[in-house]
Amino acid sequence: MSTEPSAERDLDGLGEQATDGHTRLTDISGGTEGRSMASIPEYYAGKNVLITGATGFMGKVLVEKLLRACPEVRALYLLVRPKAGQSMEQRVSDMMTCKLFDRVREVNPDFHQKIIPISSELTQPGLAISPEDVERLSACINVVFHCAATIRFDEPLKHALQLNVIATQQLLSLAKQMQHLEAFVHISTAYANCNRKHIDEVIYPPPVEPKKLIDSLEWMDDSIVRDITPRLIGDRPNTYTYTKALAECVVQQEQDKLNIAIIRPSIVGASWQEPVPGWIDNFNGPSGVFIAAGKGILRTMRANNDAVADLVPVDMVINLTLAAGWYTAVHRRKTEKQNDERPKSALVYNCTTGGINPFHWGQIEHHVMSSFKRNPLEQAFRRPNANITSNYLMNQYWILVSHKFPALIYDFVLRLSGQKPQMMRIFNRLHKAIGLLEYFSSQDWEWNSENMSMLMSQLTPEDRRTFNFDVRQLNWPEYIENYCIGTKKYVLNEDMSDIPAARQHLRKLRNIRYTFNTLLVVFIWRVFIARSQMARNIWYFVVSLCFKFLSYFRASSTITK
Ligand SMILES: CCCCCCCCCCCCCCCC(=O)SCCNC(=O)CCNC(=O)[C@H](O)C(C)(C)COP(=O)(O)OP(=O)(O)OC[C@H]1O[C@@H](n2cnc3c(N)ncnc32)[C@H](O)[C@@H]1OP(=O)(O)O
Ligand SMILES: NC(=O)C1=CN([C@@H]2O[C@H](COP(=O)(O)OP(=O)(O)OC[C@H]3O[C@@H](n4cnc5c(N)ncnc54)[C@H](OP(=O)(O)O)[C@@H]3O)[C@@H](O)[C@H]2O)C=CC1
Repeated sequence: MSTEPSAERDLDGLGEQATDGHTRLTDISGGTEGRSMASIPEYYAGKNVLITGATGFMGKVLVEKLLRACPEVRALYLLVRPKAGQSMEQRVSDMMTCKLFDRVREVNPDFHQKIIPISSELTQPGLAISPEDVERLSACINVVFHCAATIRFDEPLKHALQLNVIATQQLLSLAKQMQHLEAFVHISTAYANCNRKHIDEVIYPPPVEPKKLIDSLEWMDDSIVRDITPRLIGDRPNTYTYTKALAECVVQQEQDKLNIAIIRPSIVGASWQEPVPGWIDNFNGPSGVFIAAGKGILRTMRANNDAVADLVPVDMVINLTLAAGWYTAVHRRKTEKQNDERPKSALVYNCTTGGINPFHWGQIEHHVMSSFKRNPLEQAFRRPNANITSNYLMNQYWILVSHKFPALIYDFVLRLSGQKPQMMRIFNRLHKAIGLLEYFSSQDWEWNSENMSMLMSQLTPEDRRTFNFDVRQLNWPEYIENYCIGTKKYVLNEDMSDIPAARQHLRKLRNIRYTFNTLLVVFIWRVFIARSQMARNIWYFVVSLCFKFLSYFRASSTITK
């Protein structure tokens, strides 16, 4: 298996083998090729597209953009499972009524006719797709986008393997039966190789041969698997990144039979522009942290102020994904016409921002805080004031003072008023969540993203506008502001017209804090200082020192005027 950077990855003869062994999607035919190919909407016109994970965060944005920007697409087949007592048809129809689809509904009110749900549970043999559906898909699908995965960091290894690796393998088998398949696009993560500091657009050797692991875990019971998981995942932080690396390997094993692109986004955040700025629908990754900070619950977190926060907006990731699907398919057709017999290879796109338009966690903290002060969330627990620190002890100190102590007081008040205590429980869950994220916010990585830049150079000017993934255009402060507003509007379903009331609530919290601090000082005075002569002397000494310092400061500032 050729997995090292030096592996022959010659882009069917059209790419360039770089001196570092890294294949780049070079400016084929002097950069004019893009203009001779069909545009992206032209390519998708009349195509049948299969999408997994369409009910997820990225899948929904993909479905929406495809319907809106490529209105001539023939049909979207969505592999969906029934869930929480809802049939898959019900889930898909609920999904289409959500706000995300407002724009496409305006331009094409009948867009739902293009959506065909297919019942599928990806963890089951044969993906639990009926034989009739297998036949139907094999006969008509032209492009596959594989987005489904478990993205939980604490997923038991067996389940993560089942969904992220075995299901991918099964989907590839299905893809091989598809008679008209032109492109298979697999969504991976930029952190699949987070055990490396510099990550090229190549598939690295897997930590273990996937088949061997699948065979060995099959007979082990869950408790044994749990015990050996830390040894297996080694220098990766969780089962998610580990299984995503294995998934890349199983995808690579089919690269000579299928036309494959692998997209590796870093931390996918709210939308930049489309369909609306700031669209987000979940608590994953930074969104949950932003909300917890905006609600005044999160006051401290371990993160490196100077580390690059490699966030990438979801609409940019989806634009790149659609462009990669187009390029993979059109490019293959050309090489087939040329009767090129050389082996194909999967093309990897690191979809990241840090190398091109870096922004740091310290800056994120600043902009998130100021945004939530301008546009506060409703019913905040305390005034938003979160600080990040890379110092472990400092963080522990603030957890005690700013998280646990207020939670205890709050729960005590709830108990007194006959209600169930809840704050400590919320903090315990928050600590678990941020504990799992700290690995990603405490260090930075360097991703090579040349394939992304070069893909952009292949687009027509019109496609470059419609499928914009030029991360240089991101204005971070504006993006973060929209992101925070998006969490308020779309995740918490809060109304923007309630902002004055939310501000009033923050003022009330500030007054409570002032009152509490005053009472605390009086209490300390009465209990500790007023009772001892020595404590009183120290107190007067400190107060007079402060007074002298203030007088000196005032005098010196008058002189300098
Ligand atoms: C101002 C400061 C700036 C600095 C800011 C630094 C940000 C630094 C981000 C790095 C980000 C790296 C991202 C890697 C990039 C990929 O590769 S993408 C894959 C990303 N995957 C994830 O983010 C999944 C992480 N989440 C999980 O694994 C699970 O949700 C957890 C955290 C283990 C919790 O599991 P659980 O206890 O079973 O519960 P679950 O039902 O999932 O959620 C429980 C509660 O926690 C909340 N929650 C879930 N996730 C979070 C979260 N991230 N935060 C807070 N609450 C959360 C839920 O809303 C829920 O609350 P309720 O609705 O019950 O009130
Ligand atoms: N979000 C991020 O920050 C990043 C995500 N990625 C990758 O992007 C892809 C999409 O992520 P995202 O949209 O955020 O994830 P979500 O968790 O939002 O969506 C996951 C999707 O997978 C589906 N799915 C999960 N289990 C099954 C199953 N057993 N059978 C059928 N479908 C299933 C879910 O369906 P259901 O609704 O039924 O649960 C859902 O549609 C993933 O491959 C992820 O690794 C990469 C980098 C960052």
